[in-house]
Amino acid sequence: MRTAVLSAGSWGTTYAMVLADAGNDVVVHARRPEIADAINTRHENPDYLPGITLPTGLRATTDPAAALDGAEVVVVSIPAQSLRPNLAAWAPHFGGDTIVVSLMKGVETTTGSRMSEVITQEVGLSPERVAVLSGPNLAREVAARQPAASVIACVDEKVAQQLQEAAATPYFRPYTNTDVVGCELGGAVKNVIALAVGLASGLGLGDNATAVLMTRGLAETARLGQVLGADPLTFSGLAGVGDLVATCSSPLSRNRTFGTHLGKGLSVEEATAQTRQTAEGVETSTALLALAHRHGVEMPITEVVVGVIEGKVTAREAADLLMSRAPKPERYSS
Ligand SMILES: NC(=O)C1=CN([C@@H]2O[C@H](COP(=O)(O)OP(=O)(O)OC[C@H]3O[C@@H](n4cnc5c(N)ncnc54)[C@H](O)[C@@H]3O)[C@@H](O)[C@H]2O)C=CC1
Ligand SMILES: O=C(CO)COP(=O)(O)O
Repeated sequence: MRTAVLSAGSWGTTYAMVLADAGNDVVVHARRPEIADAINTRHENPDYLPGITLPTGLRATTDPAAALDGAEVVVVSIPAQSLRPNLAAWAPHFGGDTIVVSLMKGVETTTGSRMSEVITQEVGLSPERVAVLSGPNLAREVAARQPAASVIACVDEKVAQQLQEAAATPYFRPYTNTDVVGCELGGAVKNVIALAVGLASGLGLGDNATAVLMTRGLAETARLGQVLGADPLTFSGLAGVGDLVATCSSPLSRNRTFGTHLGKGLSVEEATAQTRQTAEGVETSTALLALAHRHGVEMPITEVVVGVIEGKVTAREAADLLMSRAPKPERYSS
């Protein structure tokens, strides 16, 4: 399939590589000419994936219209908060029958919209033409062509199957799902939980604390998901617990690393400078907390993460706040 990938960051370039390896005709949009040039001539993206050899057939351009020209599938992978303004500029170049796939794991802070919602609104597509890819997919490992699996979700199962076929390679195994809400929320909330795990590790806390944060993090993901219409079973799949485990356990995770910096006492600005790449959970935590408040859902881990990011509590105080909450049965809904 003729596919456009917007843009050439870590995950966009990696997924473009997967699609090219799977036999698609792929054009990547890079903002910087030197990145487009490196992809076209040296078959690498030295800024985001140093040392990875990209397929020779993978092409790049700095012109979004050229990338989108004739594209049957458009894959979008930019920071969540920049999606709406970018789509406003790109949408006129989308074809009428285009399928759009979101790789993004964030929620818009100004509206609480999921990425697929922003896409349907800005591109004027029906939800049947919008899919999301989510799962335990640390870009660096996928780029090294290490085995990984993921979930492609679309309310139209046939579209999900089409995209599944187009992305399958010996090292990348996509599953399908029709629960777009659950898959997107799983990806967005696990970034916030990974920040919390990072905070704990920065404080020097151990594996018990990590396990508590991951497990109770999944509980608060499921509580929010339930009120937003997700299938609770999605959270026990790759886009739920799968991604939570990968992100919270891996030093490759930008969100976990960002949290570790904060836990060690760095400011948000200092942690941002050190991380360089996108740590979606930082801004998405605020959006998720607002959604939780709007729907009367308790998300205590998300709440303390927002507190630390906003400088209202220290990492140590956040840990104390979580440990001093009122006793509860393990299973409860708010
Ligand atoms: N890196 C990973 O392992 C994975 C990342 N994701 C998700 O993919 C999305 C993109 O993340 P990455 O590619 O990792 O980030 P990145 O930081 O590596 O790349 C971001 C890309 O977006 C571009 N960009 C930055 N600001 C922009 C703006 N204002 N307008 C247009 N383009 C802009 C950058 O030039 C770069 O090409 C995020 O939502 C992330 O959660 C999902 C799965 C895996
Ligand atoms: O989403 C990811 C793995 O599935 C990547 O996580 P980070 O954005 O924290 O690196």
